[in-house]
Amino acid sequence: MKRINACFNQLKAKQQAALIPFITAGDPSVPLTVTLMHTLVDSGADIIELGMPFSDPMADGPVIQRASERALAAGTTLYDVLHIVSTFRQTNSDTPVVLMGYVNPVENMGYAEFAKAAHQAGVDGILLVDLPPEEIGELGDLFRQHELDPIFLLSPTTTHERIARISEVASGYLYYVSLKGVTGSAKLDTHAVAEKLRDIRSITNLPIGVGFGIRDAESAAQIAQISDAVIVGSALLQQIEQADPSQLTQTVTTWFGALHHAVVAVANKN
Ligand SMILES: O=P(O)(O)OC[C@@H](O)[C@@H](O)c1c[nH]c2ccccc12
Repeated sequence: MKRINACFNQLKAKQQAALIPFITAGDPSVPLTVTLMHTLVDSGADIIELGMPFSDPMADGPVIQRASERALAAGTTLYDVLHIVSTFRQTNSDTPVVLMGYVNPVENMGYAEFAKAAHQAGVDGILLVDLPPEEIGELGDLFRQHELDPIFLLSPTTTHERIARISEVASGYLYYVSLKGVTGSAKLDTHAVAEKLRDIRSITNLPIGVGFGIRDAESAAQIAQISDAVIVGSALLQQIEQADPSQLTQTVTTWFGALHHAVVAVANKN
């Protein structure tokens, strides 16, 4: 079974939401990204979203933009991103890894080469922010051929008709963007999210992850109660950015561990 499906099946048996950290590959460095991935798994990450740094990340707020800039300044390429995943896979064969990013660098590498190399490295899913499902075309076939789940974004304004169309081409999970705007926003409205998720669930059986605006144990617990996965990006990157380099692992373990604890506590109450 594909890793993402296996992961959601296991968590479903425990009635527990997946906890998904987003980090940017190459920030603060290629080797430290591998270390961070293992640290996150050890502190409770169920799936890892790994950002492919890009110079013009239009969906991203300042925190993720800065992470992308640091990674690019350090010279991180798409080949490095794939190398990070294959290095991670040397000692972790279970935790799903989803690459997140923009079409341009992927197009530069070539779709066929990218799909093949991603699969070989041990990637499980791909989310390309600026690739609408209508335009996936040839890339969709390549993803299927190489067992890569195409993940797509849904937003508060996505219509029923479009949710249905996206569900047909997506696999793994759907990513519900909790609010209009860029990553790292602070205005999370759990009631509005819950209502929209009910709506989405009436259309598809795919697991639904929620991201944008989850920044602490409290908001993680709220979203864990109503979704299949809790996605945390900017708040985590802020911890990484501000950590004393010699304390990086400890800082992430403590901070992310608290979120994990909150998500598990909610599951045990069910
Ligand atoms: O940063 P936040 O508010 O915690 O949201 C997660 C988000 O950062 C991550 O999933 C992500 C990073 N870049 C993206 C681009 C589009 C959609 C989502 C993302």
